[in-house]
Amino acid sequence: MRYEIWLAALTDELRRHGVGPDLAGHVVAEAAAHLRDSGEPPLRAFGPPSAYAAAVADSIGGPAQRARGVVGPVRLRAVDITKGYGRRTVLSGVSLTVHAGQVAAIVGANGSGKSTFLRICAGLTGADGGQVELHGTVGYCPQAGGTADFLRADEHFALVGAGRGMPRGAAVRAGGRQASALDWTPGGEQARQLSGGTRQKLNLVLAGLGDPDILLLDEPYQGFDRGTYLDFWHEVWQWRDRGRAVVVVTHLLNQLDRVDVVLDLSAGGAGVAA
Ligand SMILES: Nc1ncnc2c1ncn2[C@@H]1O[C@H](COP(=O)(O)OP(=O)(O)OP(=O)(O)O)[C@@H](O)[C@H]1O
Repeated sequence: MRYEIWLAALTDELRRHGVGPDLAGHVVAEAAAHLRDSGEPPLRAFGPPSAYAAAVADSIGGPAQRARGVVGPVRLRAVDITKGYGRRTVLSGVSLTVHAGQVAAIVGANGSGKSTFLRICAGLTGADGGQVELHGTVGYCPQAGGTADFLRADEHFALVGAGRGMPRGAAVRAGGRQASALDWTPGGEQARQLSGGTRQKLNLVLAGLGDPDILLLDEPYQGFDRGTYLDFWHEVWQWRDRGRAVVVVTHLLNQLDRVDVVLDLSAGGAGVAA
């Protein structure tokens, strides 16, 4: 691989891993100097750009640790939530508090009630007991569904944007910008013609439209390829750094050291700090 191409790929991967522009510029300049001086091929000197960027991100503790501690007012407070279906108790006294500028992860085994809890927080499912307070506007991304088969992406942006008080043009432009952050350029297809992963990108863009204060995301990355998965977490860190409160339901434990609060529903769940 020619080293200019490798360096351009490294720049892109560092951004995806949430490494800030100053540090990324420094890392790329150092790598370029080494490659020039040594004449080594970049793959032999540093390995693939994605792996080197991951190592750099890990060595600085990742974006979460950088911003941790900068929190604002409470955006979501769920207290002592209980919920059952028939005779089965799904949630029993579950509590979670998320502040502006925090990311919370909801984890737990299949069927432990993660989606149910998030839907209760979003006001889509009623709880049997307990209270939910939301302080701010809310964007919700479901695990599946959520899009209208016969509408194009821009029509979704206009429709959901209208519900959030956005003029049509502004909503379509904002949707396009958010889509490109997920490496997607919406075309003229109807939602039913999109792949599963692309439909989830549409759902995620709709959740973020109008820049809500609180983002409730139910495993939105299902079907994402690895690059888009990293782009997703990059978006999450950006929302957090802009003072949004983000709640992500996840099965994947490899990001947990980078979130501020973990609610483990396998353990009964009280929203403990990570
Ligand atoms: N509308 C419903 N009617 C009856 N039972 C339901 C309903 N919604 C969820 N359940 C049951 O509640 C339990 C919790 O479901 P939920 O989808 O919240 O779990 P989850 O932790 O999100 O699971 P997964 O990891 O598989 O997505 C499951 O046993 C499910 O079958």
